[in-house]
Amino acid sequence: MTYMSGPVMLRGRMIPEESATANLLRDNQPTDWLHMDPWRVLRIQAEFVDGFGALAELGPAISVFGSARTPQDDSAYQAARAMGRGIAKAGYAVITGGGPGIMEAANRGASEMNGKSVGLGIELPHEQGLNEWVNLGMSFRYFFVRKTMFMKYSSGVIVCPGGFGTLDEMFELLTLVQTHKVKSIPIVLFDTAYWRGLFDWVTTTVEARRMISPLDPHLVRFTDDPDEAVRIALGAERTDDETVNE
Ligand SMILES: C/C(=C\CNc1ncnc2c1ncn2[C@@H]1O[C@H](COP(=O)(O)O)[C@@H](O)[C@H]1O)CO
Repeated sequence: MTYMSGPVMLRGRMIPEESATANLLRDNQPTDWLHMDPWRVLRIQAEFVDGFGALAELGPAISVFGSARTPQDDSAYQAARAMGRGIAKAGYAVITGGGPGIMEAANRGASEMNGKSVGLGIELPHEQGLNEWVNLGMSFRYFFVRKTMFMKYSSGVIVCPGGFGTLDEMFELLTLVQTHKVKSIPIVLFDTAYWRGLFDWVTTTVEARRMISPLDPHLVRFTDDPDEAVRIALGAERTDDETVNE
């Protein structure tokens, strides 16, 4: 008898007792592979495939980063909502982390203008799910896959006040641009008083100690005006005012 296993031919004692199909369908097998890296790689791959599939036809988009903790009566919430409206009015999708606070505000503004309101959520313990203003959402298991989606599909980014999550997203973007891994896109820091101290430190202490190459002065723009933030993020405005090296 001849047994073909793909291109491999087997005869006699080399013929396996169980076929590949029988092996596949056999139950009560060990399940430790579920927690091993090769299986994780497939899950990661599937998350990339789902993300690219969901967003490939989104069209132009601006990401808004910012705190998950900003309450609705905070002026920053109202500003992010206005920015969401402005971005949608310009025909761009708004992409956020899909959570509460600034994310909700930006999604809310976009949704109120009947625009595309994208939420790229992250699976977290005690997570509340995507906010109610998202009309295209996906939840990610892996932060790095999710961050790839923000970077791949945004033609501009507005960073509102926030904590470690926001700082992580902003510095990831700055690192990619500064190392020329992605082309420079408008990066707007909304709320001058909140961000100025950090960037003063970057452009004095960090640069003076030669921990980074001098920051491209065009890399980030500061503003306190939501409309201006939108205009800059859309690439509609580019002046040398308010740059980090001032
Ligand atoms: C903390 C709470 C909910 C967290 N839910 C989140 N859902 C989606 N995205 C999130 C969430 N928390 C953080 N992010 C991402 O980081 C940025 C905000 O982080 P920060 O530390 O609050 O600045 C934001 O841009 C998201 O992409 C319940 O209140």
